[in-house]
Amino acid sequence: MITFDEVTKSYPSARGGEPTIAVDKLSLEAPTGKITVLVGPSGCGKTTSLRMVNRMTDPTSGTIAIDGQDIMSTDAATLRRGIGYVIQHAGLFPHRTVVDNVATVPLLLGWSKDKARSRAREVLELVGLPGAYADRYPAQLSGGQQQRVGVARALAADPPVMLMDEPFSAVDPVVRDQLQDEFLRLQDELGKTIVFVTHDIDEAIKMGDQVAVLRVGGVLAQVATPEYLLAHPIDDFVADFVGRDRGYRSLSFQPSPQLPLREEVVVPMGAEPDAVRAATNDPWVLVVDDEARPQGWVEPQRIQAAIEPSMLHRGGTVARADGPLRAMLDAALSSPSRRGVVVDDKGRLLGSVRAHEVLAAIEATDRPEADPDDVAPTEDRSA
Ligand SMILES: Nc1ncnc2c1ncn2[C@@H]1O[C@H](COP(=O)(O)OP(=O)(O)OP(=O)(O)O)[C@@H](O)[C@H]1O
Repeated sequence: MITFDEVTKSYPSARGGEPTIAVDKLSLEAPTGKITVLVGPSGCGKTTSLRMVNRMTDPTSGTIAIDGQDIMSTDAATLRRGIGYVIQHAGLFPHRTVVDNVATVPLLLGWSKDKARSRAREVLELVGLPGAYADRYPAQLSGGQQQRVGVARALAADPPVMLMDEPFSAVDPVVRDQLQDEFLRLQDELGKTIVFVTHDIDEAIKMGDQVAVLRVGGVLAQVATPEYLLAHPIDDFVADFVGRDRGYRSLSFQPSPQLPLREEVVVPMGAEPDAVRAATNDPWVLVVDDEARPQGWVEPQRIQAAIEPSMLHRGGTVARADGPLRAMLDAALSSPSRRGVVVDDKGRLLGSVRAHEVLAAIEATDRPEADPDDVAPTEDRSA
């Protein structure tokens, strides 16, 4: 666990004016094996808070401890070797190969070159960069690949603690999404204690086991689980920051328990028009393959020949029965029949839902204070 206790950082003014308070009496616990995200507008002290953990900068007052030990009791270089650090644009050494970049900390720790390089190849594999990339130079990689190398370098010596400063911000949204997913999968296995800085609330909500929202002036506004933050922003600043669409965002966390599914009339691929029209009076009918997996919709009154893939209206996402309510709502709203298709974990049809049914389920579950299963806040603090 990383503990910030009343940590303040102020920078003296260059011209003898008021000092800048970058971080103001920050008290926060980053639990072991979890991701704690620091989020907030530009200049709110996120990076400064992070850099105090590995002593890139020292607090003006207050203490930071890792597993109860004050970080000031360890010399800065030793402390840093035990903490993985990932920054935006990866910060790789341009004149070293990928494998040597990743081997940096193991070498500093005194490992032999062979052992350090073989470990480096192992972690590169772990972050999805197989052998062929190891001997390239950073400039020969895409932005997303460079970020993977950055993550691999931070993981190389297997530190229990990782600090990540906007690690995925410099890549396009699709690659970012992919890197986030892969990192979360990796973290499931590795269980590092992570402090993660971002200015992007969506990233914070996706990545964080807990999210700390900071306001300019370096004051902690609220720290809570993402679910709790979305449901109960402590004040207008946090509410504005997490966004007006927070109700919709919060659906990502709500599983769809016992949502009654309607039976959906289906026709097989290859069905003849008469058979399709005999099956239903509905303007839309769902077509399935021979394993009952939904393929798309057709309009019975319009088809002139046996159903083939080119006739299918494929609009509409399908939702997994064990997925979140947000996916159910998306499925209902995006379906041409307005019936959202719900499938099992093998993609086989279970039934359908309508948007109003999903909304009723939301109404029933979107009452965190009344719901005994609600995740309690980790902590609330007002400024
Ligand atoms: N070395 C420094 N000297 C003087 N002021 C500094 C220094 N480093 C940071 N600051 C100031 O401290 C405040 C917090 O900066 P910090 O970089 O921690 O914010 P941030 O939330 O990470 O911002 P961003 O999202 O823009 O990176 C800012 O007002 C910044 O100008």
